[in-house]
Amino acid sequence: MPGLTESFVGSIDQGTTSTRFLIFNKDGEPVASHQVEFEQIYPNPGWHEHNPFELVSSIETCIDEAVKKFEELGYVRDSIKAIGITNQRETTVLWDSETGEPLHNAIVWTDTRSQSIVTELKSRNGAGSLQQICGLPLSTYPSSTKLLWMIQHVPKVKSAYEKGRLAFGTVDSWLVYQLNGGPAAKVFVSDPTNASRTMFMNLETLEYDDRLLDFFGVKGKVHLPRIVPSSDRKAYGSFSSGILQGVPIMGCLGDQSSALVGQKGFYPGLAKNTYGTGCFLLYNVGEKPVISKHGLLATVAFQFDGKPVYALEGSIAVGGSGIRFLENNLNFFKKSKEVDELAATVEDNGGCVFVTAFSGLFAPYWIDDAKGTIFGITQYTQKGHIARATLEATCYQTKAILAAMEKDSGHALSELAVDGGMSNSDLAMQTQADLVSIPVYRPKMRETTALGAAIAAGLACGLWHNFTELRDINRAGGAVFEPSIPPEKSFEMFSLWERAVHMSKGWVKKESSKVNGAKNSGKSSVVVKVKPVESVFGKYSIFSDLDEADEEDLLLELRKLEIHQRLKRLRRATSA
Ligand SMILES: Nc1ncnc2c1ncn2[C@@H]1O[C@H](COP(=O)(O)OP(=O)(O)O)[C@@H](O)[C@H]1O
Ligand SMILES: O=P(O)(O)OC[C@H](O)CO
Repeated sequence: MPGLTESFVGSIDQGTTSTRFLIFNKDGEPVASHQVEFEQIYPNPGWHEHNPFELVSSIETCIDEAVKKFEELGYVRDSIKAIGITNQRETTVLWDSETGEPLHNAIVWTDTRSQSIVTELKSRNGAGSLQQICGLPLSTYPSSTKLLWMIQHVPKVKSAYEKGRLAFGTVDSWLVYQLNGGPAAKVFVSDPTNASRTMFMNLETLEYDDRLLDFFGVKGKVHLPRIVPSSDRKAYGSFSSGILQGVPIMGCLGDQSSALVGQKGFYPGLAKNTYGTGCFLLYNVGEKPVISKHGLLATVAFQFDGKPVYALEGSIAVGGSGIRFLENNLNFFKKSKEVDELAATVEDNGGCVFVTAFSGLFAPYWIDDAKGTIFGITQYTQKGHIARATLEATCYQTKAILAAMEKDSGHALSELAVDGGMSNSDLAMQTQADLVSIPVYRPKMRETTALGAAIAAGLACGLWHNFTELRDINRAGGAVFEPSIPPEKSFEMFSLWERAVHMSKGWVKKESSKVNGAKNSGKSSVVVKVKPVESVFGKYSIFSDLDEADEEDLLLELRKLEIHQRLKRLRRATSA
């Protein structure tokens, strides 16, 4: 019979594809858990949404089921002292500040619909200095451009914005607001690790910065959550209903920061790489943010006792979602874990390189006009080669990120700690070790993201008191993958990858549209000045202010017209 005096903390892990709830004991072991997947909504190519209420109901289901299992083991509900929340970052939820009604589906971090807004913003004065303040470059990835897209395109959002009733939140804010009872309690907060993904927060002060809000045109016009520490006894309120009614929420961390905490990356020089839907390498840089010169992001790792700790981050948009693509879209296998078996049917990638740029390429490349491309396909290519190339894609990007991190920090990692769904693939982890030429360490208990939020809550409620006490948690029984190919071979493979990245550029035609324009109408705003001129081709309009892709289109049209004119002249000459 379990001891009745034992205390526990619960952890909600609201990820991109699934939600989990785990109950941890003081040794950091999960004693009960439950996980559910929820609907992924893809309304158009490049768009990705979640239903905000389904995110909340998935949590309620997980809590009910996990607590049931916990009680069946003989534990009592009251021994769960506090809850931590960790969540997919950047995903943006908008709701009515008075009623709590969501005004649109959540736009997920992978969504690229704000591309034309990004293009326009990049040409504005001040665009170049944003990263220095908030740590992120302008792209479709952070929340800011998703917010602008909804203000421009969703009438309900526009109306709430005009009436001063538009509440903006990342997933943590939405969940905390809802779990506290919504408009009745109005607990409207976010932690710095989540707020640092919006482009609205100043990395040094951990407050919203007027220069950033002004740049995006939202200063004073949108309700933003109050930024509070990641570990706090009061700020996050408590459950207003359900079987955990009254239990306080005391921890909150964006999932990648949470995984760093769960891997106990508390000190400068420690890092982790999480292979979930995407893949994210975070490197602890200590108490001062480091603004990358090599394509990485600066972000907050955690803020527990006043002083924040920062990280350099390498974000890869497609990690496990590449495996899901083989599973769901190409029907290569029924379950992700079968990818190793398929990949093992062949000896190597058979010359295939898969640039999995489904949402463009993130760090360290930041190529937004690439799309997923498989190079090197021949009659020889089998499914196994594509499976290997998919696993390798994330590993190559990790290698590129490590190189960038080394340049930014001046230090090389001696070992890479990993976690996340795709880290279950032995083949992927061996490939990773081979490509980065350092050992890859995979802990036995891989729910490190959930463990991080549990630690944030546990430090606040007194289950743990300091980092030293956490040292031995989840240390025994991990696996180490040692590099098994010579560095020259890894260099050769990587060179081919870099060539493929280069060749994948420019597939997407550039769009341009005014940020304040009514519709995302593709090229409508490209034609700015029209100068009719006489040319060898006849009387045509030349459009200035065109980008490269438009110029190519125009030249093609002009060539066609030239051929047409020549043909006409030829016909006239032969009939004369
Ligand atoms: N054994 C496996 N081999 C390869 N990929 C896997 C394996 N198990 C899970 N995955 C992939 O990991 C991802 C889920 O990981 P998870 O950490 O739960 O992500 P998230 O938190 O983003 O929802 C999925 O994309 C899935 O395809
Ligand atoms: O769902 P994951 O684990 O891929 O994490 C999503 C990230 O937080 C996006 O930045």
